[in-house]
Order: sequence, then C-alpha cells, then structure tokens
Amino acid sequence: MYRSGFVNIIGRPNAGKSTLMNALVGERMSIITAKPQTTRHRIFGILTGEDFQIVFSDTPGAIQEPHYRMQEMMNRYINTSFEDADVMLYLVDAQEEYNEDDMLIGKLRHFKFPLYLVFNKIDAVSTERLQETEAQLRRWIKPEKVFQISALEGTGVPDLLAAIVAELPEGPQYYPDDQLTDRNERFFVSEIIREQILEQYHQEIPYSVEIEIESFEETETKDGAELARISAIIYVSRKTQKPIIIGKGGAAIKELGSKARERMEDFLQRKVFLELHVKIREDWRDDDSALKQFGYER
Ligand SMILES: Nc1nc2c(ncn2[C@@H]2O[C@H](COP(=O)(O)OP(=O)(O)OP(=O)(O)O)[C@@H](O)[C@H]2O)c(=O)[nH]1
Repeated sequence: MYRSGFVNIIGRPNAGKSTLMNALVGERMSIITAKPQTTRHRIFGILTGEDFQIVFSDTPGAIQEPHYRMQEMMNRYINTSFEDADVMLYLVDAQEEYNEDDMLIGKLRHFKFPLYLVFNKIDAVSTERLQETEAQLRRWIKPEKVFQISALEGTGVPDLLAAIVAELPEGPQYYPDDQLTDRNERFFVSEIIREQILEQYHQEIPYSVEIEIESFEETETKDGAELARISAIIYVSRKTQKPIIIGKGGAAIKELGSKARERMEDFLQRKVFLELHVKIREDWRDDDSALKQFGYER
C-alpha cells in the first residue's frame, strides 16, 4: 500500500523546526540560524520513500504578541496549518519553560488530528528536566504519541519518521521522486541573501529587510560555463537603515554580496553574478501592498 500525506511542524520560534525538517528531508531546505523568527513563510520539504511520500510544512514560529502586520500574517499561516494536516508535530524545545497560557497550547488543547508531542534538543537537558516538562505538558494537551529527539544529532529521528509513515492514509504520490521542495531557485536565492544579512548585521536590521529578486537570468561565462545572473533588491523599512546596509565606502554591502554569491554558487552548482541594490520602502511591515508584493498571502 502506498501512503502519502501532509505533516505540519509547529512550535515556538527557535524550537528547531527547520533543523528537524532538514534532518528528515536530508537537504538544507530552510534557513537555520540561532536568531529566532528566521522562518517567515511556509516551506515544504518532500520526503519520498519506497512506499510513501510525506509533504512537510515548516511553519513560522508563533508570535505571542504581534507588533507588525507581517507578524499577524505569520500567525495566520499557523492557523492554516491547523486545517490541512494528516499529522501535526508539536515541537518543543526541551530547554525552555512552558505554561498553560502559551498560544500554541491553547490551540492544541482541542486538536482533532493525530498530534505528536516532540521534545527536541534532548542532547542539552537532563532526564529529570525532560520528565518534568513532559508531565506538565501532558496536563494541558493530549498528544497521541510523545517522542524525544535531537534534531541536531539525529537521535530519535528515525523512530519519529517510522511513526509518521504508519499514521499516513493510503494515497497517491503527489510529487516526482526527485523533488525535494515546492519552492523555486529564486526563493532559495533570496533566502541566502537574508541569511547572510542575519549573519552580518545586528539589532533590528535583519528583521527590517525584505529581499526581492528582480531578475534571474541563465547565461554563460566567456569560457562557456553556466552562469546565473541575479539582481536583487534589499528593501529596508527606514531611511537610516540604508547607509548601515551599505557601510563605509560600500564595504558592508560588498562583503554581503560576495558571501551571498559564494553560498549561491554552492547551492546552484554554477557560477553566479550577483548585483545588490538597496531601496527604502517606508514601514513595509505594516503596508498591505508591500506585504502582498513580498509574497505574504492573506
Ligand atoms: N542542542 C541542540 N540545538 C538544536 C537542536 N535542534 C535545533 N537546535 C538549534 O536551535 C536553533 C534554532 O533552530 P531552527 O531549526 O532554526 O529553529 P526553528 O524552530 O526553525 O526557528 P524559526 O525559524 O525561528 O521558527 C539553532 O541554533 C539550532 O542549531 C538540537 O537537537 N539540539
């Protein structure tokens, strides 16, 4: 029997959702950094086995008190992920404290689909601590199964996968064998720029920018090698942020461009010519038309 279905991974920002999805799908699907809220969009990773196919969705971390329209929209993605899952993985950072008022706990209390409570980062906590948190969470939600894993080290991941597969209904293969995601190269390229911005700039800068890939052309170098010619716009939400992105004499943006280009070449497996522009889009995070342009669907 062929099984297939949709699995949504939810959890607080930084719980390790992207790390887990990467461990499961076996490819670097979404940005992983130590800064919370790096995942803004739902990203699908597709895992195809002999007799099953799982479509994973890595939902943005739930934001307790949204400050921007952008964050409200991110919360809305979480709501849609409650509507279309065959299995829901509630990923919990075993190092953190939880309480009954957490937004996700409130939502999961009356959850109807198979719910797996998955403790992550067990490499970093004591067994006593883990047992305490588990007892506490079990008072508030009723998971069908509980798992203890380290997404980073891979511990417990095969067992979790086996349980998921057993849970899936009989169904068709939705995507071809070799497809790992439903996102295109443009998307990954913009994520690489954003990731580099997260690495390189501080305070509010990384959370105030949006990237738009203006053009993405396939050409050739002079000696006939494949070349992707990419032009991207970095939108900032305030005037004062533009000179910070550019840096003294253009030094910062030059570094950004060259590091991002190297990562793109690794990812795309061809030469890249990258051009970056900085534009101001005042308060884009609260601007409906800007949000639409940047792909935050309603
Ligand atoms: N020690 C330890 N660290 C982990 C583990 N899994 C993830 N991390 C770390 O936790 C941080 C956050 O991981 P992500 O996978 O980006 O978390 P996320 O839930 O996708 O975060 P958002 O994108 O903000 O929603 C990273 O620094 C990871 O390396 C684990 O099993 N053990």
